Amino acid sequence: MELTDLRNRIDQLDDELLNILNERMELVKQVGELKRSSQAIIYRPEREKQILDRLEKRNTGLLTRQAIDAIFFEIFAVSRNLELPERISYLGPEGSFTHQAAESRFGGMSEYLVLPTIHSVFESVETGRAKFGVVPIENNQEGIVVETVDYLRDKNLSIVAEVLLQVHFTFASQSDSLRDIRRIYSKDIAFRQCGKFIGEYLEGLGIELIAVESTSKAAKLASEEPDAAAICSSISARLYGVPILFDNIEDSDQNKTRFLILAKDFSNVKSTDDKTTIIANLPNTNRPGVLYEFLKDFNDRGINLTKIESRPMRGESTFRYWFLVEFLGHYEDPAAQEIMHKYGTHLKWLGSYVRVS
Ligand SMILES: C=C(O[C@@H]1C=C(C(=O)O)C=C[C@H]1O)C(=O)O
Repeated sequence: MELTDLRNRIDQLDDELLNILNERMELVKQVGELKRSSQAIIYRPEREKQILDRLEKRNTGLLTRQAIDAIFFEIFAVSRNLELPERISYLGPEGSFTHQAAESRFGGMSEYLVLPTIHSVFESVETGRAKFGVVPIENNQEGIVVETVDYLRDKNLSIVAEVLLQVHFTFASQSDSLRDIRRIYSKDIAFRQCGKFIGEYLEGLGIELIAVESTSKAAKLASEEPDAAAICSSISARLYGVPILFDNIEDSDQNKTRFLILAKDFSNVKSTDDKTTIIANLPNTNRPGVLYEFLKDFNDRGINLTKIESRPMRGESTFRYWFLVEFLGHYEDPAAQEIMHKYGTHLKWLGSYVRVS
C-alpha cells in the first residue's frame, strides 16, 4: 500500500477508535453515577488489573503487555476524571521519578499537586487537599526510603496501590567539558546508585558532590549554574533544558524503584494477586523469641512474607524496634485475619492492594 493509502486507513481506524472510546465513556459515566449514589470509591485498581489481564489473554496482535498497560492506564485515568475529577499530589518537583510514577497511573490529564517533601504529600492527603498521594518507598539496589516508612506508621493513611518503575539516570550539564564542572547535584541515593560512573569518569577532578532533595531539583540547579552538573532523570533534564552528556549511568540495569499510592480510609476489594502491608509494634521485643514467634505465625499459615524492615522506636532510651511487614495475600484472607486477631492493636493494617511484579 502507498503512504497515503496507509494513512487513509489509519484515519478510518482512528474514527472508529474515537467512537468506541466515546461509547466506553458513556458507560463509565453511568458507573460514576451509580458510584456517587452509593458513595462508592471511584478508583478500583483491582478492576483495572482484571481488565488488563483479560486483554493480555485475548491479545493476538503486535501490542505487548507493556503497551496495553500504557494505553489502557491512560484510558482508565481519563475515565476516572469523567466519573469524578480527583487531585493527586506527588513528591516533586516536576520531572521527578515520582512524577513519572504518578502519571503512569493517573495519566496526563489529571490535576496534580507538586509538593517538596514526603511529609507534605502525606499531609495533603490527610487534610483532603489531594485525594491520592504518590511517594517512593524503596529501591531494589538501595533499600527503603525511611521517611515514607516512618510516616506510614505515624500518619493514618491507607495504601491503595504500588507502582514499579525502572530507574535510569543521566548526567546532564551545560558545560561541554567534564573539567569545567565544579559541582554535581543529585539525591544522595542517586549518587550511590551511580558510584561506578562517578569513580570512572569524575575521580580526581576535584568535583564536589552536593545532595539535594530530589533529582529534578538537581536538574533545575544545573540549568541555572553553567559550571554544575546534575545526575537526574532524562525527563527532568529535558524539562529544565540541560543537555544530557551521558545516559543510563546507573550501576545496575536492574535498578527499580517502588512507589506507593496513598489515600485516606481506602480499602481495595480482593483481587487474584494481592499484597498486604502492616506495621507491627510487638510487645516486649526484648524477650527472646518474640520476633521469631511472630514470623512463625506467618510460616505456620503458609503466608509468604515479602518484606520486613525494622525501625527504631524514637524517644526511648533503649534500643527497641517496630517493623514494617509485607506479605502476599489480602487482609481479608482467613489466615491473615487469624494473625490480625491474634496480635490485635499491636498490628496496624495499612492496605491490601494489587501486587505488581
Ligand atoms: C469505570 C469504573 O471506574 C474506574 C475506571 C475503570 C475503567 O475505566 O474501566 C475501572 C475501574 C475504576 O478505577 C469501574 O469501577 O468500573
